[in-house]
Amino acid sequence: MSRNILSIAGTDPSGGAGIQADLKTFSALGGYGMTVVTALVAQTTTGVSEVLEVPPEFVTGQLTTLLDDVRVDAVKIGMLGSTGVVEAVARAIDRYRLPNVVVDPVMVAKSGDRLLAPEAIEAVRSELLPRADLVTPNLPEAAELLGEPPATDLDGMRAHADRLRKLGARRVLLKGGHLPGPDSVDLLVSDDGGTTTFTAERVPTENTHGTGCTLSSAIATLRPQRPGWPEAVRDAKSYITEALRRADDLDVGHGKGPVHHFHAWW
Ligand SMILES: Nc1ncnc2c1ncn2[C@@H]1O[C@H](COP(=O)(O)OP(=O)(O)O)[C@@H](O)[C@H]1O
Ligand SMILES: Cc1ncc(COP(=O)(O)O)c(N)n1
Repeated sequence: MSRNILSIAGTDPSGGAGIQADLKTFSALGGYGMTVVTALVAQTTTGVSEVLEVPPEFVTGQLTTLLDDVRVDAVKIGMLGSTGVVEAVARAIDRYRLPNVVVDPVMVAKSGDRLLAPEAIEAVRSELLPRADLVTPNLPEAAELLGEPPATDLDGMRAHADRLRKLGARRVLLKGGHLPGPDSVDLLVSDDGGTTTFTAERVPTENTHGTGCTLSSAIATLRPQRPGWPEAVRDAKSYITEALRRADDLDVGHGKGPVHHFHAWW
């Protein structure tokens, strides 16, 4: 039986981030990929030039058309753009009782361009976090959601992850990719409050476009294929690390290039 994985996110014509990265990840890890588009983004490795938001009613239209027909085994939620789209997605999670909901609270692209309206942060906090089985912020996103400065070490990361759980997320994976150091360390706080760290060597590459999209999509794809969330996160972390190691084999654009998706060995 297929593992049907849904991405609800924005686009990236250069194929490195957003819906395009999500689909590549789903396929690489044995999922059957499906998409609901929230925004058309004119972007590439050097930045974002334009965004065309999909009206919330049409996001709902895509979701109901799809979900009235197809069983979904896990969902990855990425760029949502506006409050109205956040609310439309929250309603669909409830109406269809969507399982294994992974929320990547995308706010800015690697180029610094905003992908979520500042006034929509409150809706992500109040409407989406309580519906997330796992939320995967990077350090600046966690800080924005909490209204605090970004964590600067592992103790600070633990405090932020705990506070995000108090806002309603069942589990939090706080990504430490933005901290300096020889390793790239992510911290998972599980639904029982237990913590697990996932450590990988820091890959010396500038080609990090789409790392967050890839990691959250890999977790969503692997969760139905693994006994629990920690196992899914562990193998997703291996996948993103290897995709980063292979990134310099690609020759895509003049800015921060994409990671290199590959058919995984599992
Ligand atoms: N240079 C790197 N080497 C190894 N892992 C990295 C590197 N940069 C990011 N990662 C990992 O990629 C994933 C995405 O992290 P991050 O870059 O923090 O998120 P985002 O793309 O949302 O900003 C995390 O697992 C992080 O630890
Ligand atoms: C449509 C879209 N969604 C998300 C990101 C962030 O990508 P990342 O943080 O993984 O580099 C992006 N650049 N574009």
